[in-house]
Amino acid sequence: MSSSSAYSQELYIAQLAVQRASILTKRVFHEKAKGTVDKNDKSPVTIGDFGAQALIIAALRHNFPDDAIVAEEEAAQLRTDENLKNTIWDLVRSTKLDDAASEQALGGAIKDADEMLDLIDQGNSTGGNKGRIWAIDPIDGTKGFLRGGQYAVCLGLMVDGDVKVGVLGCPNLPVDDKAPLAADIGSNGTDDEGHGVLFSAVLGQGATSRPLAASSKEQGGRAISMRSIDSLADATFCESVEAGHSAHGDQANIAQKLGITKPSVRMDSQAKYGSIARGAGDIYLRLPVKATYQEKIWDHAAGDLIVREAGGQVTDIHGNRLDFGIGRTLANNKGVVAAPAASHAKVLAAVQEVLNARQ
Ligand SMILES: Nc1ncnc2c1ncn2[C@@H]1O[C@H](COP(=O)(O)O)[C@@H](OP(=O)(O)O)[C@H]1O
Ligand SMILES: [Mg+2]
Ligand SMILES: [Mg+2]
Ligand SMILES: [Mg+2]
Repeated sequence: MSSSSAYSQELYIAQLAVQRASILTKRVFHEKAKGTVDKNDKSPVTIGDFGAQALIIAALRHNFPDDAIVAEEEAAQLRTDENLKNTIWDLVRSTKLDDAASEQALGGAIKDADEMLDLIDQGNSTGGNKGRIWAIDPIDGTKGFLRGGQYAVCLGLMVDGDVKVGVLGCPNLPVDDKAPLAADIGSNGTDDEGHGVLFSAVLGQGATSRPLAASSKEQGGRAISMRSIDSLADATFCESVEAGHSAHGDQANIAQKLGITKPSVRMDSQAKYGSIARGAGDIYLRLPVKATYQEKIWDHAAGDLIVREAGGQVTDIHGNRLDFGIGRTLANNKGVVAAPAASHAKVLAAVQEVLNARQ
């Protein structure tokens, strides 16, 4: 990609920032007891989540000081837990990109532990449809991360409510775009040889993948695209591992209506978006379990763009595009239906049949 393409600098920094944060998450998995602490919502939050968020925000602040940031985590808990703060600080200050120039491009090291806490808290923007806003999920699929399954480091840039740049680091997905999705991908992934992929997209410029471990100087990547499926019966569909995050029963009924016979592939995180974008799967269904749950923008911003740039369509269960411009949540949407553009209407029709029958 030429350096004069729109958003080339944002893409470059976002890729480096996600690569660096992924190094930290892998270190946490391999080196540290994966202690979890309860957040108000009871989801597991690890030192990896906080550390990765600090590193990504530091990179954004250095390069784009005026941009707003919406990030999942906040530092409040670290301010009252000296041990936890120090554990994270040890990791953060010692996690660097191998290439000195790339590390420099991200602004280098954070000054001290207090600056780290302040950086984490700079992800507190309320979002909206004005100006430049980054969305960060430092570890998406925390539960997958903890069990050695799929997780993703997610970063998206929205401008006036539209996602323009999306980057997903997936340390436990196969590098090979053509590797078929194994049914047990949600639980046995390890970030060993042959694993770790970085998905990227810029609006209007297509989607790419490249090894997450590629030298951080390397630009570009392989173009990826969704599979064109002649018959939906041959499709592979993905869904969350967590039964509380999407309605497995409804999704099985939808698959059956479409004539799909292969069992669903269950995996955590936006690795689902990346996987269908490169044709390793075809459809991602996320039907609401709880009617009141509002999806978070950081759980979808990068994946939505990567799938659409790879030839897919992404809507909610009512057929509306995801609206990233109204705040920290997708309050205008319910659920997610992602499929190859040419098949999306059929999939959506099956979704609506099943939902109507449920009432
Ligand atoms: N009731 C619910 N319905 C849908 N998504 C939920 C949910 N409760 C939590 N989540 C979100 O689901 C994300 C994981 O998605 P998936 O199930 O596809 O792996 C979590 O991200 P984190 O792991 O970053 O907290 C969390 O934000
Ligand atoms: Mg969470
Ligand atoms: Mg998430
Ligand atoms: Mg998260």
